[in-house]
Amino acid sequence: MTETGHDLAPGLRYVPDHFDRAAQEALVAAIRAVVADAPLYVPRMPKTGKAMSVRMTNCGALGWVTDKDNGYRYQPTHPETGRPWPAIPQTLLGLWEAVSGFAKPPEACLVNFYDPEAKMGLHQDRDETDLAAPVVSVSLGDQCLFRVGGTSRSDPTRSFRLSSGDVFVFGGESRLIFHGVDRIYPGTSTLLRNPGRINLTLRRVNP
Ligand SMILES: O=C(O)CCC(=O)C(=O)O
Ligand SMILES: [Fe+2]
Repeated sequence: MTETGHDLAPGLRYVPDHFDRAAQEALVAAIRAVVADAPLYVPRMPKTGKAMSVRMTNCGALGWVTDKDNGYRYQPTHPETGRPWPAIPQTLLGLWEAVSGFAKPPEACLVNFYDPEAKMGLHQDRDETDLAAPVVSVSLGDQCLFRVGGTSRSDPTRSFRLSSGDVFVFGGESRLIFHGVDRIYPGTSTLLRNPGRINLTLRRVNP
């Protein structure tokens, strides 16, 4: 584990290789336990009901969900099982303490699973009431092409090939930057049993 990293812009920090292989394996085991309790589901875009290519679940007091009728929101229960989300694994709470610089703990951890064809369009994370806290993001499994821009959709973007164990922090002036995942590179990691990528984002929702 390393605490160093690069500041790409004010509030925007890239920490490659934050988690070593053993820590990545432990995280995957913890996420498998989360998924066993709170299964991955297919999120749908507001209004159109179009399925996203990424499958999702959450852990924490709140989880980010979306569907056709009610759109983007945080809620305390899984949209399909109706059960509360499982707890955020301790390793991730430790990560938040180490890199967020924010006193209160995260309330939500969104778990995204990308199969080799999945992607995520350029967007801002802005469904949280508390924008003072950063978003802390962890990559596991296959590499991806991650794109980050500025706070306007039309700002120029930079691309990074994120690898398993990498951490990204969006806070401060960069809290509302546009970002997305253009593609997955299947077969670039041996961490997961099947090709694909897991992304975890820790978020503070309420002040
Ligand atoms: O998969 C990623 O690296 C980014 C995920 C993301 O932006 C999100 O869930 O809001
Ligand atoms: Fe996002």
